[in-house]
Amino acid sequence: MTNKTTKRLSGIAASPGIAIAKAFRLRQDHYVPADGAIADPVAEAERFREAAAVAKAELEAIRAMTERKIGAAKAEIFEAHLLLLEDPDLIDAILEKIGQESMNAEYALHETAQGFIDLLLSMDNELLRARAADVRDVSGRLMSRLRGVSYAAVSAISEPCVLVAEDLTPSDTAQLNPDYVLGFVTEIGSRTSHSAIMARSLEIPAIVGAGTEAADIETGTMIIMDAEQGSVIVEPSDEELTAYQARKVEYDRRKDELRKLMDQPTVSQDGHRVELAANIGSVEDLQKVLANGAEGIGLFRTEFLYMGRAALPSEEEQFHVYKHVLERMEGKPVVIRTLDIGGDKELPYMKLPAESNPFLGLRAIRLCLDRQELFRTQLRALLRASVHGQLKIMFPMIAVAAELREAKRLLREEKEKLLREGVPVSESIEVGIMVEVPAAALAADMLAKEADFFSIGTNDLIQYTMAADRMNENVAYLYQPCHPSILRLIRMVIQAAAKEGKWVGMCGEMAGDQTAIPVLLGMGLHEFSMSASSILPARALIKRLSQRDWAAHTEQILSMDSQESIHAFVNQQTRSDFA
Ligand SMILES: C=C(OP(=O)(O)O)C(=O)O
Ligand SMILES: [Mg+2]
Repeated sequence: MTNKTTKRLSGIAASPGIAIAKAFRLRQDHYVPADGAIADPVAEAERFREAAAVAKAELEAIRAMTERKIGAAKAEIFEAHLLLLEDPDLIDAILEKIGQESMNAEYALHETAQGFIDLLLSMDNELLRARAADVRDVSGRLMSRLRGVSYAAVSAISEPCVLVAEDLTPSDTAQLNPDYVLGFVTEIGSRTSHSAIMARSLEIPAIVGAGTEAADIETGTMIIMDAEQGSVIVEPSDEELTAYQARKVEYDRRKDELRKLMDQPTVSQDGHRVELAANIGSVEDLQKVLANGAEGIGLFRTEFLYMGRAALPSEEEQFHVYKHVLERMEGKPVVIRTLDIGGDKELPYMKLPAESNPFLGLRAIRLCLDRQELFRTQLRALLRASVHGQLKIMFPMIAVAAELREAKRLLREEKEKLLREGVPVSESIEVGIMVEVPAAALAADMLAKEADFFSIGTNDLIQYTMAADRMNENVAYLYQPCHPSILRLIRMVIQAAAKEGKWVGMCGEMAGDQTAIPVLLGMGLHEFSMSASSILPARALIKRLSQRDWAAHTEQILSMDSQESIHAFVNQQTRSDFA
């Protein structure tokens, strides 16, 4: 029976897991200082500088701690905070208000920081809007130093709890002690906010964006947070508590089981080996890739290097990023995809002409072959990095062989130039293509003669085959990875590659889909590339499957007339296999 006071909230499941504990309510300070004039602006400016120096020392300590706890990549956020503390637009503006307007330091800080925050929040760019949280964090820290009060209290938590807050700043999150903070719930935030990203690195369950109702949760209130579903149960009934305790035991047991598979190869029950790789969008993702036992990177979406900034990244900058990824992967295969811009991914600073149908327009390889200098810069950076690991270069959106030939010609030219300049380049770089345009799948036999490998991009292949925009909810019913039309294309691609002795991977979302994996394994897919968190569950599944049996099911599956029948078949078959 449900307790009368039980309340249920829902939010965004930002980091998976289940936590059951009493709440600890973090009351954040929304201190607004008064606009009082001061008599001695010089002494006031000095007081501000001292507060900034203490804040700097605190941030340096937090950066070092974060580096130890979750790695250098995550600690970079505090580098950004330290830079803010030295940013003349912020600091000089505050000192000017103190010096010229005799404004007290607290009010000068409040006024200037708020102006910054409002400006960032008004930007039509998610990354810039997210920077507002950094300014809020740094100015909050400075304000506490000026007032001589402690800045947030998360590091002082010393009993197991679920932390409840309006929002958590990156520095709050970095200071959480996972021994005590079993999970956190915030009123605002998104899956991509820094606190959500850090929660995933720390493996703390997190639910963000739970709404203002979470503000009523007081310290000491019993909470169940189910960060699988994104639900929070406040004051659960005894029955719910018992049920969730059992679920948590099962969840933890499964997590431990999966962890044991970390360093194991991916081998089916009948001894067939495949590779499970990870998709990444930046170096930030590497920590998770390594923590989840990836056997390589199957897709590095390099376009994110070009986005959220004011100008193109230089060859040097790109070289360092690619080199870093190759080195961190320590000789494991790393497939880096050349720029895939266009469609839904825009680069405002490139001022590309508006198109009436961008997904069918000058996108990806088409744009790169049109803007050859842009492409050549990336190819040079890749070639230079190639000696630092096992690089494979992949071209996106290839529709016809002529595009692949032209891209390979440019790559060859840049390689020859580099060698003439005495720059070393690896001699064993494989050059492959994404198969994501139906024309490429249908002519895979021809392309297989000229590409070293294929990686099937089902996200686009499905949208182009079904003529259904991958982002349009109204046609989402057509977005069917296991529809026979898609499976037939996939099989054609695998068979065509096999005839030429080439390997085939898949880097669309379908590769990590538990219902699709048995079918793909049976068809002979060699590499499955997915988000890092899907790797261990996929490895666990494949270890229980017989590749031979699923290969024998392929014809029957391909003769079925709907995704529903194929799903039903796979579910029933795996249930009986595992019984
Ligand atoms: C992996 C793919 O590329 P993206 O999602 O980046 O378009 C795909 O299309 O399946
Ligand atoms: Mg794609």
